[in-house]
Amino acid sequence: MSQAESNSALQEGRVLPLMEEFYTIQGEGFYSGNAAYFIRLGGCDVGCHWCDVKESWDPELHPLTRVETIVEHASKEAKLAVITGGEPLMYNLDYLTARLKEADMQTNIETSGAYEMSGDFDWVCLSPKKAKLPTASAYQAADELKVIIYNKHDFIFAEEQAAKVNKDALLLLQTEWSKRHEMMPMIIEYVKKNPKWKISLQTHKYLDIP
Ligand SMILES: C[S@@+](CC[C@H](N)C(=O)[O-])C[C@H]1O[C@@H](n2cnc3c(N)ncnc32)[C@H](O)[C@@H]1O
Ligand SMILES: Nc1nc2[nH]cc(C(=O)O)c2c(=O)[nH]1
Ligand code: SF4
Ligand SMILES: [Mg+2]
Repeated sequence: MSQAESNSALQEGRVLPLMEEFYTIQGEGFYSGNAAYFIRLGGCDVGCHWCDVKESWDPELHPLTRVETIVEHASKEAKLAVITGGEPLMYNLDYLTARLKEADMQTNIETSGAYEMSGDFDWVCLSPKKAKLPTASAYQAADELKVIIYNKHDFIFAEEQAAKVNKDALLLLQTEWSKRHEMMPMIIEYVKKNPKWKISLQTHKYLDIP
């Protein structure tokens, strides 16, 4: 492919920078415990200092991969695909989700919502970040709002984000992993006082699986 051809293929979402793909158990959120094929796209400019996948940030490091190849791998193994990153909404995801649906797969996404929604998703996990707040389309599309708690101020941020998301979204608090021993007791007390929130754990890290 020439440079021009691969630029237009990327713009149309027919190729995407693929960092990794793996079949595992969804560790987080409402779908926690479900077998899922993870498709991790490279590239993110949000810059969370505690991000647990900083290797994903530079899109140049991740090979442009044909969507047909990604979908073939996913649909051989699983019924549920989770698109994550990096920040997957940096890319046009319409083509990817259309091909996943043709292959009869459920489409879930993990996103900060920092870019406009694209793609046809059955489940949207919105995890907003202060550095680059979600777009209106992301607040509207969210099925679950999953706020990461790194310090006490994040409870205030969580309530601000809950006020912006659509009224049907599930409200989840998830401790930042390195601060879990300090923040988990506060999250437990917070949820007991504010039961509209639920706890989301990164169960895959406790299970020591990908
Ligand atoms: C690596 S991100 C990729 C998707 C997207 N960029 C986002 O942030 O939602 C996947 C999920 O992991 C969460 N996450 C990342 N680093 C974390 C950490 N150190 N502790 C807890 N959750 C973390 C994010 O908030 C997000 O919900
Ligand atoms: N098992 C497992 N569950 C996850 N849920 C969200 C993840 C992500 O990095 O987006 C993730 C992940 O990396 N592994
Ligand atoms: S938005 Fe997601 S991928 Fe990007 S830095 Fe933050 S946690 Fe990491
Ligand atoms: Mg992860």
